[in-house]
Amino acid sequence: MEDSLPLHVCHVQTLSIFINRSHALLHSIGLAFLVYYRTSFLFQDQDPNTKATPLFLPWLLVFASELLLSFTWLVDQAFRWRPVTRTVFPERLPEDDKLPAIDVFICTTDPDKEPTVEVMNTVLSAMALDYPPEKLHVYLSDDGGSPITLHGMKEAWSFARWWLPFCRKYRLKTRSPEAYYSAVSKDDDEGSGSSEFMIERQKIKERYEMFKESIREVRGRLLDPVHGSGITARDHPSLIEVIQDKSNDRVQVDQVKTPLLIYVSREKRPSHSHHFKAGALNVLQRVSCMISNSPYILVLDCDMYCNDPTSARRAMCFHLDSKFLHSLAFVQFPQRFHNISKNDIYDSQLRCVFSVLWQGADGLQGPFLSGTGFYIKRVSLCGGSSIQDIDLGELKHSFGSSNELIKSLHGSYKPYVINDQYGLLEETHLLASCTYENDTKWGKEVGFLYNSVLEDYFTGFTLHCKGWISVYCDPLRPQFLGSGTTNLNDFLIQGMRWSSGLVEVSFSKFCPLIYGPTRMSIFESLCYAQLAFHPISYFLSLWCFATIPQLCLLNDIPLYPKPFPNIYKRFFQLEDHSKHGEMNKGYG
Ligand SMILES: O=c1ccn([C@@H]2O[C@H](COP(=O)(O)OP(=O)(O)O[C@H]3O[C@H](CO)[C@@H](O)[C@H](O)[C@H]3O)[C@@H](O)[C@H]2O)c(=O)[nH]1
Ligand SMILES: [Mn+2]
Repeated sequence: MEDSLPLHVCHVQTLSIFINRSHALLHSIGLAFLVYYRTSFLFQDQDPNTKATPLFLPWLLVFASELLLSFTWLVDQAFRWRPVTRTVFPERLPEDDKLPAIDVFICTTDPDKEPTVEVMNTVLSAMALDYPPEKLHVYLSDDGGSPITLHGMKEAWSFARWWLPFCRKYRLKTRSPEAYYSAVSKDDDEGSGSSEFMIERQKIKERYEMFKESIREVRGRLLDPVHGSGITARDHPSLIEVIQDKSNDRVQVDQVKTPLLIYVSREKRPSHSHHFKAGALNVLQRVSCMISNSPYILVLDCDMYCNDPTSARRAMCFHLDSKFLHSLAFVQFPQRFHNISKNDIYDSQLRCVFSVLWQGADGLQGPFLSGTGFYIKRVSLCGGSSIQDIDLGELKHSFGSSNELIKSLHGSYKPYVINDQYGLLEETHLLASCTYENDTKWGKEVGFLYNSVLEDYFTGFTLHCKGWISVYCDPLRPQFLGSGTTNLNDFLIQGMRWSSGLVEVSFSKFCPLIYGPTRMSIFESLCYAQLAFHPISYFLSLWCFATIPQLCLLNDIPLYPKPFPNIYKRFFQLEDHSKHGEMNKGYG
């Protein structure tokens, strides 16, 4: 592959670099003047006739806030130091039979907050990725242990037997049926004008409506206490099921190749902490080792569907590049949202992060892990390829007692697929039990890490510290589309969770400024520090700026130098004269 055409190219944004660095220089000069102005005031000889003491405290607080924000700004420059963009050439990938397998992990937890139809749309869009179906395995983790979700999976599997051939035949670009049939989707798909297409589209639409109706009907029935099973979201046994065909539609759709679809609900007990999404992803990681053990994993939130089927091949353009083979941990795609107003003035779309910061980090050691929409190499989560040399006792200490799991860590392991289901399921139940991780390194060094509620940030940080790199892929058409927060309550809860996760990291031994620089590039660790410290630095300094200057103004305490005092003087004199009708006399 060495001599062949490259699978991707990286463009360094030279113009942005020039602008960013020039701006940084000018801004630093401005900051230097500000610091000089403040320090010279604080250290000047106090005139006993002026009331210096009441000035001192507000000046000190404002100065401290300015220093804090200047520090944040300075650290932020690492993101702007070397932004890059990347182009991929999926058409240069090897033949389908040479492509590696991919496991898709989708997490859901509450069928009330995350409607089953929406979750199943994400599942269907992942099953419909443009990738050989026998190399794609879609796992749904249901932390709620809800029979509604399990039923939804079965219905989705039956509907997929109609939906996938339709998507493939007409090469649909939008493969979430809800988005496709909503007015929003106006793709120019192959053959979209023909009457055959229109008839088929209508037929599938009817099936889709039946699919939705069946989910609604079961939801209504299961909410009825008579059918209640006593299972709650926080207390339930594990349930793992490989979804198989039970429909009567076999005749027409028998030959359809469908990716394997697996429902996983881990055991949850109130006495054991479940570690939220990171815990769910670790269970999926272990269970999937037994079923498909694919070398690459795509992680998706249940509210983020695949808006473009080509993301898997795009990601493989990086993962299969021989230069990256041993160093690349994950390919991150941006999070884009379909439910946010175009006039969004609060940046709920996180444009700054996904259009500026991640491009900057990509020019260093790579973008941060962003929770959803990334293709990660499985071994990067299991301590790299060095595990081959570790003895069995130590491996069990890290990965737990399952011999089957340990076997799967070796590349040659051929996982069992459907035929021998009983043996497999017993092992997977052990792996999905809430006690399996006791006294192991899961969540501490292996898999997605638990040290912070922001599992994505912290896991990505640790991967970069271990020397792995990541790349950012941001094609014109959003590859994944999700729902962002649209009300104040959700926004505050989310913001609170993100901020507390970041603060947890900044005040731990993993503080990016201390733990990072010896383990990763200094600029990359500055980027991590910028994000980790920003809740604290903004919180403290904005409180000061929101109160002190206003109080000073009311009490006639000067905080800032008077800009161009002579011009002001002339202006006020001018106004004064004009008021008294002396304009011509004084300045004419
Ligand atoms: O105990 C839990 C809690 C959450 N989830 C799932 O995790 C995903 C993200 O949770 P959500 O409540 O939607 O959080 P957001 O703030 O919207 O998620 C952002 O922030 C998270 C980190 O806090 C990242 O993991 C996500 O990818 C990122 O989109 C959803 O699919 C949930 O179903 C679980 O599976 N189990
Ligand atoms: Mn979400």
